[in-house]
Amino acid sequence: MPETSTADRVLEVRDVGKTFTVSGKAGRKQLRALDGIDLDLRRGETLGLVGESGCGKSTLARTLMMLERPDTGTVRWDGTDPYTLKGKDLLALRRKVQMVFQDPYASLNNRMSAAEIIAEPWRTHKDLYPSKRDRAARVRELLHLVGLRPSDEHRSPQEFSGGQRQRLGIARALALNPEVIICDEPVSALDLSVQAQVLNLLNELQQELGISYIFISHDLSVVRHVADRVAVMYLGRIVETGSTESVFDHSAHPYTEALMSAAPTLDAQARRSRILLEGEVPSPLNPPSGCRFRTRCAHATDVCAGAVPTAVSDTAESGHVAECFHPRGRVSLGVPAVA
Ligand SMILES: Nc1ncnc2c1ncn2[C@@H]1O[C@H](COP(=O)(O)OP(=O)(O)OP(=O)(O)O)[C@@H](O)[C@H]1O
Repeated sequence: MPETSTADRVLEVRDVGKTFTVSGKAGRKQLRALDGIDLDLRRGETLGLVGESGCGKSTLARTLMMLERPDTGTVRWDGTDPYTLKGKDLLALRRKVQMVFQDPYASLNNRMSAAEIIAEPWRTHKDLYPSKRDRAARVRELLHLVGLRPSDEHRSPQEFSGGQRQRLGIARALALNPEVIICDEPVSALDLSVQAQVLNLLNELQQELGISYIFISHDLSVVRHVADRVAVMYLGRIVETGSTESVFDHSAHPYTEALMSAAPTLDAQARRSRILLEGEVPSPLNPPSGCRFRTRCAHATDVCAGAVPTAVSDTAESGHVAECFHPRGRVSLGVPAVA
């Protein structure tokens, strides 16, 4: 990974694991939803998080939001582990990270007005805008910032279009002046033309406010468009990270390679070279030993069953890292990544 100082990183995740106990016919079992997650988020960047359904994206988002406590490893916001804080200090840290959800129809309460929805977080964070006048003024500012009209404050979400609802969801996320917004599939419920408008808004807000985004999406074309860097998840682990260009154009992990090759394209040559992944994603209740991808990997050898691959990087400068014993492309010429 390229050298960045701690001050450049708003978030540092090290070796984070999360296990759920699930009950079934065969009794209680341990489901390892996250395993050894390492992740950095730099100030002002957009990090795309991609992976198939069930790979742990939402659990990671909930862990970063401090809604789930990791059972191993640490999450540090601006260098601080939230679990060392209490009271006001913890509340102040919680403000740093907010979330925009996938479904703007389900995530906003129709019984509340737009103004009430935006102001709701201030009921917990009372010190932020203590006077009623300040709160009213800030609601109107936020509506303006996300491209809604001040007069929209009295309307309820059901009176808005899908795109307007998502704008309202973004205004609510901005109410606590966060440093980071986790966007969980923020445009996948919207029409294509509206998607572009919402993505443009997120980009403008980033330019204006310096916010960092973690952008979770299964839509690789959207991720390629918005993300500065990409992290690829498979069965609870991050198997590849790097700049968007490097990960898309020089995929190193066979899983990433297959994922990228399966993305819809008009290019006939690219269509012909699609890599079809055999079999289903294994259950996280019973993941394969060693490399979790090995059961579906065309390049797997005995070594892949024996140990979790160590991360390799193409060069220290580019920060393109993959966890694989047989990396492809430029990373195959690389060196062990420094943790
Ligand atoms: N509270 C929970 N209790 C038990 N298992 C859980 C819990 N939350 C998530 N899981 C399991 O953890 C694994 C990862 O789930 P998660 O929802 O994080 O994946 P995801 O990548 O976000 O999927 P999707 O894109 O479908 O939302 C899944 O096997 C899921 O069933």
